[in-house]
This record gives sequence, C-alpha cells and structure tokens, in this order.
Amino acid sequence: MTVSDSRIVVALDYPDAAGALVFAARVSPALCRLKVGKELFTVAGPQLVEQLVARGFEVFLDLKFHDIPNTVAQACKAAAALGVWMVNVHASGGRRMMETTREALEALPQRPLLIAVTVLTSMDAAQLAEIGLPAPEVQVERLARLTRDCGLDGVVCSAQEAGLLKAACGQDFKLVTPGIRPADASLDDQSRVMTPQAAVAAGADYLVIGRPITRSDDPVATLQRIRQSIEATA
Ligand SMILES: O=C(O)c1cc(=O)[nH]c(=O)n1[C@@H]1O[C@H](COP(=O)(O)O)[C@@H](O)[C@H]1O
Repeated sequence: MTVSDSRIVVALDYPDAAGALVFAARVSPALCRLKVGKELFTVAGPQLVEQLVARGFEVFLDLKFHDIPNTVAQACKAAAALGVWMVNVHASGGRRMMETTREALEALPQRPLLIAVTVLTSMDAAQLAEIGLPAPEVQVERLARLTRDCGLDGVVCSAQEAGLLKAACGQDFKLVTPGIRPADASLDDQSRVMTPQAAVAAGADYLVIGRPITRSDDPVATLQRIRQSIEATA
C-alpha cells in the first residue's frame, strides 16, 4: 500500500525521540516518508518506529544489516513485524545473505521493500582504494547486479550512479539515493553528492535527505522548497 507520492525520505537523525516526534508532528505522510537510522533506533527503539507507523508514515528502517544469513534474515523479519515500508542490508554481505533474507520476507503475508546498500555515499575513490576496492561506479554496479540477481527490490547508491544502474538493472529496480545536497548546502561527511533536481533527472526513485532539511532554520519550509524544486523535473 502506498500512502505517499513523495520521493523524499527525510532522515530523522535526531539524538532522541522527542526531536523526531516534533518533526513528524509538523509534516504529513503525504508530504514525505521518514527514515529511522542507527542513531535514533539505538536511543528510541522499536517503540518509536511503531509510533511513526501508527501515525500513517511509510518508514524506512535503515539499520544496514551486515551479518551471517540467518541473523540478517531474522533481523529483517523482526523489522517487518514493526510494519515498516522499507528495510536495508549491505550487499557486501553476499548472495547467500541476500537470498536467505528475501526468502524469509517473501514468506510473510505482507513484506517491506528489501534494499541493499552498495557503496556508502561518504566513500570516494581514494577511501575505496585504501580498503582494496575499485572505483565507486565499478563497485556499485557490481553489487547492484548481484542484488538484482538475488531478487531484491533495489539498492542504495549515490544519484551519481543512477543513470548507470537504470541501464544495467532495469527501470523497475528501485534506486534509493542519499548524499543529496541542494546547491547551497554544506557537504558534511558526504562525498558522492547530487542536487535534488539532478538526482531525479538521473533516475533516482527516492531521495534520502537529512541534515539539509532537519538542521535548517525551518525544516518544513525547506522540505516544501525541495519538493517544489523536483516537481518540475519529475
Ligand atoms: O542507507 C542509507 O540511508 C545511507 C546510505 C549511504 O550510502 N549514505 C547515507 O548517507 N545513508 C543515510 O542517509 C542519511 C543521509 O543524511 P544527510 O547526509 O544528513 O542528508 C543518513 O541517515 C545516512 O545514514
């Protein structure tokens, strides 16, 4: 079931539940989807996720699971029980991990979208070389093809790789793109970035945006502005 037509997924990287709930109270499920990541989940737990779902939001539970197949599959089943819209794992966990997890979710009456992280958007070519990996686009394409072969719904990648991946993996393979930065925004710790408009034009299905919205003077006005800026492109 889809309750939002928004491509924007706001990363609720707040230090506590209160901050996240204040933001959620100021927006509607029609305006954006919400992402709960490691910081917020560690402090506020499943209860907060259930609260956001109960308020009608489509929630991306971003815990980037990376472990042995059984552990990841069971963790994703537990996430599905919270009623979330999307969960993610690391593609570098490999074929068996991804296939086991997909099969576990497919056995459920209702399942979230299952997405795999390719190469973190904070990583650039130099950082990848340091850990023995090839250039970002090479590694991203390799992991995206593996993810598609394992039957997952899509990948997390930079919008810089969106064109390449739509061509390699097909139009229906979902591309979830963090590292989104409006032209005047600070890059923070992100390396492979794109503006919201360029990301949509390149083929990104969902834009994950955190600090440029949540740390702006008026988060809701910033979200509205970004929505309007991509409507013309979409
Ligand atoms: O899986 C993710 O959501 C993710 C993957 C990735 O490669 N890069 C990335 O930044 N993220 C998440 O996307 C969000 C980006 O936040 P901002 O950099 O503040 O816009 C953070 O919550 C990250 O944890």
